[in-house]
Amino acid sequence: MRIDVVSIFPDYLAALDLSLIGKAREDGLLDVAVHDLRDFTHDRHRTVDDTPYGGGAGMVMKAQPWSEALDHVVAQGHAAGLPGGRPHLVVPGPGGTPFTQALARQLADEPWLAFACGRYEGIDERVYEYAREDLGLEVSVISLGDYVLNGGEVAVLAMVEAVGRLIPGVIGNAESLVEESHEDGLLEYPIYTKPQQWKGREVPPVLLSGNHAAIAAWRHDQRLARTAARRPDLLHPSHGDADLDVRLAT
Ligand SMILES: Nc1nc2cc(Br)ccc2s1
Repeated sequence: MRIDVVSIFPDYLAALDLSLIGKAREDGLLDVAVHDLRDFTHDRHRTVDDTPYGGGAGMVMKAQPWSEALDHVVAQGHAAGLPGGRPHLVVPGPGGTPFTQALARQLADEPWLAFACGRYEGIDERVYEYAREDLGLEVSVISLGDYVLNGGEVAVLAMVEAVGRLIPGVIGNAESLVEESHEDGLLEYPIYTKPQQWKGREVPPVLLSGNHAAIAAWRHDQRLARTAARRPDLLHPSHGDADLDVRLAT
């Protein structure tokens, strides 16, 4: 998979050189290119924003630098051997489609993603139109949650990690992707490691029993209890029932 990221703070994305994603890049499983939006300005001050038409607080990111940055991303992608393809443009934003594990799995199946990191009050709306109508890109505004950040960079780091780890070969043991929180609609079960007793606290005996069926059953029960306690909405999509009896997980 190829991933392009456009930002006015490219150093923010340095974390993509580290750990799992960094190794996936070294292994050729991921090709990541980060672009500085200011490289596509043409004035002495490398201006990327201006005041909003119609008034209002804050500043708006100008269309021209974004259009040239997206043109460059598409051209570079083709030069890098993504023939004819076009990236799926993902714009993190508080008003977007909720980012879920299911959406991460969908994005992980795509050959090319481009992330646009907004700042200030956001990006001139005509950039989205240009991307769709002139560049023929699929454009998705995606939200990490109902809160406001100062920019899209933090959201992109989270999305790239969530998507990147699902690419075959990135996680050494694919088995560890199973029974993770949200992978199958339930939260993960409690986990323990040595020592068997720690500060007077014992590991649940069933985990020492060697009885794999009993261990699996206990773990499933724990996942159900945790999900009921912390995320009843995952069990009861119409959740809001105040007297729902919620058992506390361990
Ligand atoms: N939750 C989120 N807040 C923001 C703010 C800006 Br500015 C850009 C992207 C995002 S995603």
